Amino acid sequence: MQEAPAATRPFTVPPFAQACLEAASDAWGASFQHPFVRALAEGTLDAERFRFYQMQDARYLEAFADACSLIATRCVRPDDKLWFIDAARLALVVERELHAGYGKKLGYTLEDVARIELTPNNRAYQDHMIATAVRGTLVEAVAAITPCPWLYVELGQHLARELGTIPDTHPYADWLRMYSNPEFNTYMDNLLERLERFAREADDAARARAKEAFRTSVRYEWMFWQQAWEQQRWPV
Ligand SMILES: Cc1ncc(CO)c(N)n1
Repeated sequence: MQEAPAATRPFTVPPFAQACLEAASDAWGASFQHPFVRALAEGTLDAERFRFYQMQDARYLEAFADACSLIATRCVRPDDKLWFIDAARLALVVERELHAGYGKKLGYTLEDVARIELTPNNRAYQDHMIATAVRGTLVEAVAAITPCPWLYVELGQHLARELGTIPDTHPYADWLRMYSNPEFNTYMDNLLERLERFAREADDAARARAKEAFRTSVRYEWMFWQQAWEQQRWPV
């Protein structure tokens, strides 16, 4: 399975994050190979699938922001609360920025996004993050939201390396540029430092559950590409 070698990561991966990644390595590598991701990078992805993805993703990011907000209430240190409040805010702001652009190009509005039905995979991923934020220990809650930014940042940087420069004519240039933006490296340092600290404060059982929650989210990340690729519908 293809995975960006650790040496090329421009942010620090502390031991617990490394253990999470190793526990999820097959599912992690699979996202890099998904036909949706390959077509997105090559610029051959059809607009209908991308539109489907973007609309589902806007709703996903609302749940990600909710999970971060819930995590903020569970942190003890004000600095940690602030960081997760900022992460929630960033998810909502980023969503609006990308959507202002792609909504205009692909012909959908924020009202359209609010009206779509969530796919089974999207709903399941959202419910996993929210349930873990509410019922899990703090390290578990953070582990469940970590693959979301981490996988996209690695994917963005990996694709940017592969493509060299991203030409303005690339249909998904904005998407590729956003996730390969080096500003995310600081974000990752901050997130993984917190994951590490919360892991150190937890017991073995909580750490094991956190690794499992991380792995589940990595699997759902692959399933998120898949639901967009097949334009998933409820079977009944
Ligand atoms: C499903 C999903 N995972 C991760 C990200 C990165 O923010 C995103 N936008 N959507």
